[in-house]
Amino acid sequence: MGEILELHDVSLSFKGVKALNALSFKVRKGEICALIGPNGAGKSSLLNVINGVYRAQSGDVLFDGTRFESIHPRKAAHLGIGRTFQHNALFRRLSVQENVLAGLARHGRTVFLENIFRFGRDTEERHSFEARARRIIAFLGLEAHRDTIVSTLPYGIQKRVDLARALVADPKLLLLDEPMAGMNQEEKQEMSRVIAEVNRTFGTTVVLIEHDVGIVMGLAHHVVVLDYGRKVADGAPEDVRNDPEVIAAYLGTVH
Ligand SMILES: Nc1ncnc2c1ncn2[C@@H]1O[C@H](COP(=O)(O)OP(=O)(O)OP(=O)(O)O)[C@@H](O)[C@H]1O
Repeated sequence: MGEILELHDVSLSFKGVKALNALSFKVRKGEICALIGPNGAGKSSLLNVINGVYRAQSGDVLFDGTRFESIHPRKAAHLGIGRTFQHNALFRRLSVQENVLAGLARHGRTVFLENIFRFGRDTEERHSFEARARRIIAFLGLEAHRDTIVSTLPYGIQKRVDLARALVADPKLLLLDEPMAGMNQEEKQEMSRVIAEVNRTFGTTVVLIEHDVGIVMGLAHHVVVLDYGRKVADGAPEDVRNDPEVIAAYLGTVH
């Protein structure tokens, strides 16, 4: 299997602060790749470059063999890059089903509100979207919450709804920004199991940011460690765990 994502010498600065410093690495099709590193290391900035929220000042990003310079997040979604955010990007006053349908809004012929409020012009499309939403809701064990308003759900379940919203469009590459942030150990284990199952069942390549090194070591096939926008390690979890530079930069520090 080849690479789905390649970054070559990618740099990004904010008013002199180098968020990413000549960063290069590759993600293979079908793997779970974890990005770890201290606060401010550049992890979120990197996801933002990959899905077009930020534009790198130099370097190349190749997705599925195609180089892109400046890509609009909507185009990235169309090409097959799905994304969740550190702070849920959910519609708090809408139901789980409506939020999951929102994940398809960028992919349809009818507009988002028409899909949500069921007065779409394109009935066939609406039915197919609803069927996809139902499948993903069932897959992620959210059936009991389908019609529940998102803001009333526990945080751990909301994070799973956010995952469903990103997954419903069947992305080739799924970017997860701290999908387990704020969870207790049991919730983290459960989310970790769900991500592994998504990866196994759909073959979705996953790039995720996670601070809990124990969770990362159990879940990821590939770990990239960042510090001050630079890559300090890149390899299999067991190799990265024993790398002296990683221990100094990250694992040895209390986070
Ligand atoms: N929009 C922005 N404007 C200015 N500076 C920014 C912006 N986004 C990120 N930065 C800076 O870029 C650097 C990298 O930040 P980034 O959020 O990517 O790190 P991170 O590894 O995701 O951190 P965290 O673990 O805290 O989320 C930091 O110094 C941050 O202050």
